[in-house]
Amino acid sequence: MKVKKILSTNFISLSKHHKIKDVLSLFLKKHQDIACVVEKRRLIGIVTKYSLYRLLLTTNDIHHPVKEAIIYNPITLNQNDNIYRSREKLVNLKVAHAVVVDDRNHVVGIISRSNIFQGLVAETQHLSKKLNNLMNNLQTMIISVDLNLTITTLNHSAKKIIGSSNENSIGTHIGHFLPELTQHIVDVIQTDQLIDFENTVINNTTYISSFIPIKAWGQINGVMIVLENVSKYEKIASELETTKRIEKMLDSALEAAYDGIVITDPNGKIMKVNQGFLELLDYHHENELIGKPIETIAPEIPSEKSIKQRKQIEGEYIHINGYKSVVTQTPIYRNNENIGIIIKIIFRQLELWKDLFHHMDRLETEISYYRSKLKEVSEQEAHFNHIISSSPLIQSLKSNAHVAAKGFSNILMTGESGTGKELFAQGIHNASGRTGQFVKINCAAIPVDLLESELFGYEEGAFTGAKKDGKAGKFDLANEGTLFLDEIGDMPISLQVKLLRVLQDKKFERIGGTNTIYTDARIISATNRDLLSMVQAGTFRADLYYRINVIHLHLPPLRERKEDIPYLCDYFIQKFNQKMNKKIRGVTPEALLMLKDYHWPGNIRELENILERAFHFCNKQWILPENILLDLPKERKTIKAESNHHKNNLSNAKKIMDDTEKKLIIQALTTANGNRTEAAKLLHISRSALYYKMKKYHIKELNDFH
Ligand SMILES: Nc1ncnc2c1ncn2[C@@H]1O[C@H](COP(=O)(O)OP(=O)(O)OP(=O)(O)O)[C@@H](O)[C@H]1O
Repeated sequence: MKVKKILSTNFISLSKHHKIKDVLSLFLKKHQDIACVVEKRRLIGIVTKYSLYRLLLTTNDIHHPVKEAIIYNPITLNQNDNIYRSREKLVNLKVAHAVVVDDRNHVVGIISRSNIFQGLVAETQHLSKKLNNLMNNLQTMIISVDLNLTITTLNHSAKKIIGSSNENSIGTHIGHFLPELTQHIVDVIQTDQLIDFENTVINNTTYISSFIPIKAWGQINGVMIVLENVSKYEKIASELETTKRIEKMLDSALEAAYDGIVITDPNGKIMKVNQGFLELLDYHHENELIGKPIETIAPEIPSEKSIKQRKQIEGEYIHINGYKSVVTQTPIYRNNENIGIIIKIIFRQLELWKDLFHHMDRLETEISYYRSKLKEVSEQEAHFNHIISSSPLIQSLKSNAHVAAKGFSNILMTGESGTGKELFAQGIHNASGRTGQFVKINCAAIPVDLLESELFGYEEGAFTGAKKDGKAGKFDLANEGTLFLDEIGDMPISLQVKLLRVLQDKKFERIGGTNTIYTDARIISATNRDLLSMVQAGTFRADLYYRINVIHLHLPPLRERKEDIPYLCDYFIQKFNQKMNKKIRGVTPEALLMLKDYHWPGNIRELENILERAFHFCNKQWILPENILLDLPKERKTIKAESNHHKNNLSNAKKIMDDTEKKLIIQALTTANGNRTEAAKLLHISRSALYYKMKKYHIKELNDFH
């Protein structure tokens, strides 16, 4: 506090010509003991009551000027002096008053010791308030106790920790609120020494505590306890620790990167670099680069684009410090705000990468080749998967048919009746992608007279009995589709000529018509006859034969692919189950043996028929041999009887084999002490096979082997 704050401006100002009488009356009027003598507003001295009385005693004249009572060079204070120093000055000089002047020595007031005292009291109160405020706003908890451990003061934070208001806590023993502190306080009182603790736990919270002796006149009269909650610092410390760990990880990751990496701030100033980047630019330490603009360090990198336009720049091929490099620049964003740019530079063994990419390109080409092949196969599957077979021959026929389907050439299918020629023809049509219909005509089933009109159609009134509006022929109907000429070997020679013309010219006229009709029908012919012999015998036209036989697919008879029989049986059984709403599971092994033993003159059609018949007779879950009625010729029936005899023998053999197998299983289980995995290993069979066989032979393992 400064003197000007506490001075009294109610002072008496005189000139040296004033009379004793006037000054005395001024002293009385203003209740002052001192008057300032000024000249041109400057202080030249003072007149006190005592100096005035002394002059009066000597002069005895109240009209005498005060001049001789003036005390020159009085004690003065500057208005800007501090009150503490002013107090000291007055005390040291043993004066009760001082004149206060400004910097020009003009009098601005009078100050007395009591003024200073009041100022000091006000200052102390002010400081005390400030101190209280400070204490109460501190997060740190401060409690002071007297020597009886009674609380004398505490700040707001401390109130929170003890959970009590001022009124309740002051005057209460601290042990009532914080018993964990009492011993430490007693220790301080006894030792008169400050004690610090790093970890004081109060209500599960960790504090740093200090116990400070409070002294007055050199004697301890209390203890101040300072408690600092460090939980939040611990949290910050652990976050700091995590951040440091992440930073270390990032550093290691950057170092581990084989390429050069630079991270800049949004303005392109380098914040981080890795070893690779230092090596690329012949630097030794990242400190040489941190804070510097990337464009000055590596001007070859077109960083402008990424810095100014915030654009991701991928894989630019440039030379940096003589190295061929591929540079990628990626702006980094956090909360939509650009916080920097990562620049990645691939420069090591770029040639190796080139080879690798080349290799990958080649692999990709290969993959797309295989993919297209796979597509072909699956398409093929889709169009021909209704043709059931496990025979490799049929599989290769399917893939040939699939290839042929995509072309335009005429196809001849040969094979015995019922081998699936029509099935293949339909598959070829489906796979061909032709938009027209699949139209079938059986040349053997239609009377010769009608065949021509069936094939080519007729116009109104073409012949007696013709329909009124005429009729479209199969060639018409099959336009842009497929015409399946079944049993082509049975086509009369007269019609063969006409057919040949259509195949050559792709045009024809209806019977009784004059209009030429163009047709784009794909011809698939089929026969179970030997067309070549017929050509030689002159019953089939050679030119037609070669015209229809551009692609030849021959279907082998079922007896040459008996491995298909089980699959065909399953397929037909499924089909008939659905059709007849039955739940037949299959044919027994004996019945299958019988089917495999048969020579199948009617091929798959015959198998289908026989199974259909068996379905009617079968009232169990499995089709038995007795449900199957094969069309056996006499001599074959004899063979069959013999084979039945063999079969009886075989079934005896089977019983012997079953018994032996059962015994072996029991033996293995006994050896393995009932452990099935072990027993299966001993028998060299799978665990599931063992379970199956145990069930089959009714072996109750639980009782027998545990
Ligand atoms: N591989 C097969 N998978 C499933 N069913 C087949 C198979 N082969 C033939 N079939 C069936 O056998 C029957 C006869 O087949 P398809 O009519 O195709 O024979 P085909 O050789 O044209 O006979 P045909 O010369 O007597 O006209 C049809 O019901 C057919 O569905």
